[in-house]
Amino acid sequence: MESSLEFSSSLGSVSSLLTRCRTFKVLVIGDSGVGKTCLTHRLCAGEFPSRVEATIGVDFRERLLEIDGERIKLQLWDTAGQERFRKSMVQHYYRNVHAVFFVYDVTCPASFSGLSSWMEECRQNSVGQEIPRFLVGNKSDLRHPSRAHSQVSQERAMSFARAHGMMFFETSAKKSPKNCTVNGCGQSDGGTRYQQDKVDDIVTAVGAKLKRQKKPSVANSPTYTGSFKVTNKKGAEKEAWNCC
Ligand SMILES: Nc1nc2c(ncn2[C@@H]2O[C@H](COP(=O)(O)OP(=O)(O)OP(=O)(O)O)[C@@H](O)[C@H]2O)c(=O)[nH]1
Repeated sequence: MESSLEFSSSLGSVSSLLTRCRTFKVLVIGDSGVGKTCLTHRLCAGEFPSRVEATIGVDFRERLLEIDGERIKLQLWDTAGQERFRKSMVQHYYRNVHAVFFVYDVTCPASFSGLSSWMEECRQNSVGQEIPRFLVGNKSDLRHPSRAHSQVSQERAMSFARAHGMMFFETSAKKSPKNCTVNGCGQSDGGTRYQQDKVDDIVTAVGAKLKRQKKPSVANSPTYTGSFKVTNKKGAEKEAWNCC
């Protein structure tokens, strides 16, 4: 009996070795209030948080995916949009990053114009064009044809994404578009149809794109899911592969 227990425990360690997966660090940036926290919450926990406060520093959330038989982990770094809550931490956010989400609010053109300064921050922190970038227009549930002139049109966002080699998504962290297929259409309140993406389709597309990357994973991750504050960058950014 004892030896069979020993045998099964060693089998357990072998199987944990076999379930190793790659972890990808995805930085989520954008103006304060565009919904980065809600979006990462939705992408990782599958729900819209009932209460949110302005992010101070950074929060982590993780999402485990299985794509073509390989397990990969997306580690989303939800960063503070408010300058006063970023400051000295910024350069640490950009270390060993595998992908960047640029988030704006579709109902707030200023947050879209603000993307240029987020791109500049990326450039200053040596995040080059080789790092996959994703443009995400959030709060699509608030779109309404009567307010089209004061909102960021999908055409404008798509042409920005094209110009900067980004994959573009428009979604809502709050409400899933109904009857959507991947890149399908959601029905807005006024009857006009907008393309909307389901959050799950976004993570799958991002995971698939990162999985195809040749570069090995460099960011490590904690062994639990949830959010926590970075207090020690060494703990948050250990090199190498991680066991899911
Ligand atoms: N209607 C709607 N409201 C949203 C959506 N996403 C976020 N919100 C609301 O927008 C507000 C800001 O959301 P946050 O997720 O805290 O924004 P943030 O970008 O993380 O803000 P900072 O932490 O300050 O950088 C909150 O009141 C959310 O409830 C969405 O998809 N639809």
